[in-house]
Amino acid sequence: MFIRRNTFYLRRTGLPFSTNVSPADKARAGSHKRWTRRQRKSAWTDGLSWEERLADAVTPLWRLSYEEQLELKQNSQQKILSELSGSLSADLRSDFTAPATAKPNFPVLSVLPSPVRDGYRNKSTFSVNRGVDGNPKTVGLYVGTGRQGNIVCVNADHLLNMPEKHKLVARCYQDFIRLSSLDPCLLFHTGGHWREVTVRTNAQGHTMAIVYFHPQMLTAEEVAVHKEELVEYFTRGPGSACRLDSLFFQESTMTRCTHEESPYQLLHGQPHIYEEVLGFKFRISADAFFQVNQAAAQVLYNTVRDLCVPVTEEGASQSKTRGTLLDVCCGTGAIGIIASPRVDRIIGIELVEQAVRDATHNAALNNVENCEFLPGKAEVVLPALMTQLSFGAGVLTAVVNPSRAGLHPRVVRALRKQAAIRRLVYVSCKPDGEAMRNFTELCCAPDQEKKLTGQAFSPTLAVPVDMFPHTPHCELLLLFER
Ligand SMILES: C[S@@+](CC[C@H](N)C(=O)[O-])C[C@H]1O[C@@H](n2cnc3c(N)ncnc32)[C@H](O)[C@@H]1O
Repeated sequence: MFIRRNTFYLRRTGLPFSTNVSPADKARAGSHKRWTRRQRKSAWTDGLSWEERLADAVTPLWRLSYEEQLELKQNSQQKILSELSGSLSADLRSDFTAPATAKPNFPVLSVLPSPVRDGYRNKSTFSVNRGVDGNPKTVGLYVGTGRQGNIVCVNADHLLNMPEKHKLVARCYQDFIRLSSLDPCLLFHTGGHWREVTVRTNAQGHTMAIVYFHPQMLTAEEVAVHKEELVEYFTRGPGSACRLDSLFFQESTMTRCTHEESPYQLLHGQPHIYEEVLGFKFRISADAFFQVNQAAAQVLYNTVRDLCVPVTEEGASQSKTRGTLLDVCCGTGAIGIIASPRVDRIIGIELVEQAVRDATHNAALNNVENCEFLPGKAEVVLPALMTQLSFGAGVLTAVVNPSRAGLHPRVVRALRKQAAIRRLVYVSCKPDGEAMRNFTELCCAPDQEKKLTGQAFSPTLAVPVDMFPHTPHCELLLLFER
């Protein structure tokens, strides 16, 4: 049975944060008194504090012990994989005969735990909006939704997955925007400027902060004054307690802008921070993808490497020829670079150009010479690559790690059609979503109508990895063979 934790800790940094409230802030707070009363009432009708409601939204498993969390995740992965087995049993393949309720007909290993359970996040994004007291210059995370019009921004100091450094930067940013003469940008069309702040840290504690700002009608000279104030605050003012290694600023008029759409402006410090995983060093740019839990990423990548290129007890690659590894949706190249000593050649494919530049840089940084990274959509690049390259009798393995949207059907078709691929590892952060469609397309009997030709794959092993303690999310590694 699950035990409800009876301690809910609220930690404060103890820093002398400013209590200055401008007359404009007071007026705003006054005009929101009724709103605040309503929000407060609704918060307490379910008997939960705002902090508990936020924890329930962001880390819904926080009341459970870690063992209970792992049990829950194991059961949910088991259920997803049973559904996969069930849907494959409807197919003509004779070795998939399990009914929908049966256990998966391939081994599912126990969830590999995260070596770090609390404060594991290396990247957090904090919003700016009305807090519990109605102050619109509150930095935290949301309870409620925009659609229901009941958003409340709650400080995230109590969240178990949040490291102290991220909380500190968020509180300093709140202090800074409360001192600023500019308004926060709550809704794009109603004006205001200060938006979210993203904090990235590495295992050594190096810290990058990225402040998002809506310029509205301000001139470049006017924006420059506020950028200077921001730098002053974080380098010589109270914010210097954060010891930022990098401070970026992005003027953005949309929810999300790429570097190409609106450049990340380096206001202070280094352009990158670096993270080390399994002895390899990775450069992290302001907008690059990197696994959010560095310690668990080591477990994940180690397992992915072993599934892609198993080694014998003597440490030699099992394959007669070491072959080629296709790293589809390779991000900044982590999987390919880490697997590179075990194969002859790595070919990575990635949509985001900056990530491809990072991947190329990371290969050179680690003196890895057998990797190449191709920019573009996998659905365009991979089919062309499959027709251009000749793999002869060489071993060809694929690892795919798409975002939640899963793989485009053209990618699945190209993988199936390439007879040289005998082994395929699918890394999914949401296996019950679009990835499930990919799994069935990889394993179903050939279907000319859907252009699913080539021999079907079979799932042969599943390994869940917990990258996100206190949340229901779990990374799933699924090995397919044929
Ligand atoms: C979950 S991340 C994995 C990155 C990498 N494997 C890692 O472990 O760091 C998914 C990556 O897929 C990329 N991506 C998304 N859609 C894509 C597409 N259609 N073609 C190629 N890459 C894509 C994203 O830019 C992102 O870098």
